[in-house]
Amino acid sequence: MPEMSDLWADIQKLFEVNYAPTTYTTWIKTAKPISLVGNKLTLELPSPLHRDYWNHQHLDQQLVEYAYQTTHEDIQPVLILEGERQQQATLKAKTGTPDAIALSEPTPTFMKETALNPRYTFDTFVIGKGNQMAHAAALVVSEEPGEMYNPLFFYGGVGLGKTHLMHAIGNKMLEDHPDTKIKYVTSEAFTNDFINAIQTRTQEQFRQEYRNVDLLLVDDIQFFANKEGTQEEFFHTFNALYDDNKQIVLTSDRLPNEIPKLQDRLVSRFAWGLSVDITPPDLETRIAILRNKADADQIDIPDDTLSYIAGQIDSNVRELEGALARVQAYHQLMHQPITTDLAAEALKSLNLASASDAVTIPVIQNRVADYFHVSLKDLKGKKRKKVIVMPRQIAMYLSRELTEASLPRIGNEFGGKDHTTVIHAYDKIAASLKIDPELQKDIENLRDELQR
Ligand SMILES: Nc1ncnc2c1ncn2[C@@H]1O[C@H](COP(=O)(O)OP(=O)(O)OP(=O)(O)O)[C@@H](O)[C@H]1O
Repeated sequence: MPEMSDLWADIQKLFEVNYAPTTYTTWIKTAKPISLVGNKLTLELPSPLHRDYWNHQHLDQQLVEYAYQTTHEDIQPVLILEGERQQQATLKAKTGTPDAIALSEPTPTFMKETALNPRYTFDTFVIGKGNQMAHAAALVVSEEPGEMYNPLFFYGGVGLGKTHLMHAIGNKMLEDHPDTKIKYVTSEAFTNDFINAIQTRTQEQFRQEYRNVDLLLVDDIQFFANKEGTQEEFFHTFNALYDDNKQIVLTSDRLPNEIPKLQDRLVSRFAWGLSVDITPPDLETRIAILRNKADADQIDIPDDTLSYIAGQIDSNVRELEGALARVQAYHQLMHQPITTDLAAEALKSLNLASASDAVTIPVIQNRVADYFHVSLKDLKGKKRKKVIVMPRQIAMYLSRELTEASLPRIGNEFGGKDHTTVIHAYDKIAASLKIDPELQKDIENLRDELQR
């Protein structure tokens, strides 16, 4: 196991080169490593907002990935807030079980406050072809919560504005009726709160907190996959709110019936309301989003440069915003006005493969299943027969080699497996590759097919 300070320095470096400078300075550099016990790296964050950001942007998963890149060890982050260190020590002393807290990672305290982002409003949301239905539904729900579409379910790829719209509903309701009670959580925060409630025997308080609201917003519910107990609890939360005509809004990166091991009764309840997908914005919408953002941040940037940036990033609004931040940072660093040439220079180092060219995990799964004549179901399933296990591990290996997906995400795409399974598969194939010419040939063929 490496020294904590070396490990953290290496991880930080990877964040620094891969994230926008403002993101790095605001959210990552401010984290303080506290301890490395076994494989648990405890980081102290300055505020609940920071922890929400870490959770929501999946920085914790990214950390697992970076730690693995540098150490080949499975390091797990535990995120705590400044005040919690004391509390953690007291609890450990009381229970005498040093792992009692670690179990509840990444949020060891009960009921974290999750505020709405005031920037995520309807006013700052640019409407385009890919999101107009979602926008319209969100507006209706904010005006008549609990009436028309309950629950309202947004699904679609990452960084396309699902969270933004969800917060916009909350912000609008608060603006119209300031005493509205709103709770926003990610599904992971819900899970953590629930686990903490069990550990600290405060289930009743947990229920009060979640059921005594006018609007419940739960983000990224695909992470309920495989979490039986949490799903059970959420089912009751859902029913209580629904029966009381309280509005529920959910988001996910896919449809409920595509979430691995999501109980049928939840899938059917989620279908009671309205499900709307959000698709990537077209060029005009991307330009409009950039113009809005540049104006809001008072960045002086010509139209043709905005069109250029919008032409480079065509899949994801978060990346689009990241590209603009990068151009601005470059402009400040170089002390030169923003032009298309400067933007091209700033974005040069980004890997700008467009989404349509990029190899995705489902594409890899399909190819590998075909190649080895196994069904996609078996490839993602649990059967332990060698004729299936080998292709499965190869598909995981290629997913890690050829996509940017984090280990937990890969695990999720393979029927909700743990990221340690992915690590194991990767190591296994990497080791066999050194000695097995047949495997080398298979991987080479598959790589060729996938990257053609
Ligand atoms: N139509 C839009 N107009 C203005 N800003 C947008 C729009 N769509 C997305 N954004 C911005 O893009 C960023 C990413 O959006 P958001 O976090 O809502 O994505 P998401 O779909 O929830 O992604 P994830 O699945 O990763 O949670 C946010 O800063 C958001 O404000």
